[in-house]
Amino acid sequence: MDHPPLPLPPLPYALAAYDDRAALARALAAHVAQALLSRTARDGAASLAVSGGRTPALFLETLSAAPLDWGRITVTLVDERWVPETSVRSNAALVRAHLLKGEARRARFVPLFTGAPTPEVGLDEATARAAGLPRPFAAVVLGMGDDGHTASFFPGAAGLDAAIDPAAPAALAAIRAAAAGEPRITFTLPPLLAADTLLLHIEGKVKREVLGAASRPGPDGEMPIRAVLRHARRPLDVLWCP
Ligand SMILES: O=C(O)[C@H](O)[C@@H](O)[C@H](O)[C@H](O)COP(=O)(O)O
Repeated sequence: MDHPPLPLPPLPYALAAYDDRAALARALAAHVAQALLSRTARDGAASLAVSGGRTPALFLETLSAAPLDWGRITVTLVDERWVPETSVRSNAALVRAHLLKGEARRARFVPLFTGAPTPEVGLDEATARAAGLPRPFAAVVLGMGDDGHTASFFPGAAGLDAAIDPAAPAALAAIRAAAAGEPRITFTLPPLLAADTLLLHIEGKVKREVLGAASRPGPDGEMPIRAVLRHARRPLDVLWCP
């Protein structure tokens, strides 16, 4: 007799819950600082890729005060809206405003927006910039949208399948999606997964529920954070506060 297929297990993650945003920011900054310290001690240099959006500002402010050898650290972005730094939508502007100050001003910053008219036109130059980064990343900090996107891996995006391919040959991809607002450029899945320390930073009840839904079996393209959960080398470390 044919037995019904066994239900697939949920995709694993390791959630650490914090009382509030400040406690989460301190813990996240400590994780990232330790990863940068370890890689710098080993290689003499280290790189960090952070996400943009509304969530990271307090974390970036907290990290900027970390007593690190910032002159040996390169900072870049997980992804970028294809806008100049004069735009309020610029992730590079967010990093300059909240991270690259005080001691952290000494870090090298590699933005992804090149000034080309589109991310497709700017992709080669952005890829050349990425090739000059210390790799693998010492730390990658991802965010997540309420639709289950992370980086610029938006559901239904043109270029999504190639960007979340665990064997993607390219380090960067151009992405266009209705939900993304501007055209985007994003690191693809492999360089993000290769990081020494890969962390997901989410806040609020809704995103915790979205993560729960994403951990249930389903296509990566429907909730692209699943591609990270599914292919991460170990259960994804999630830092969350209400
Ligand atoms: O450029 C971006 O928008 C980010 O890299 C993106 O992946 C972000 O992490 C999520 O959209 C969550 O954004 P919020 O923190 O604003 O909810």
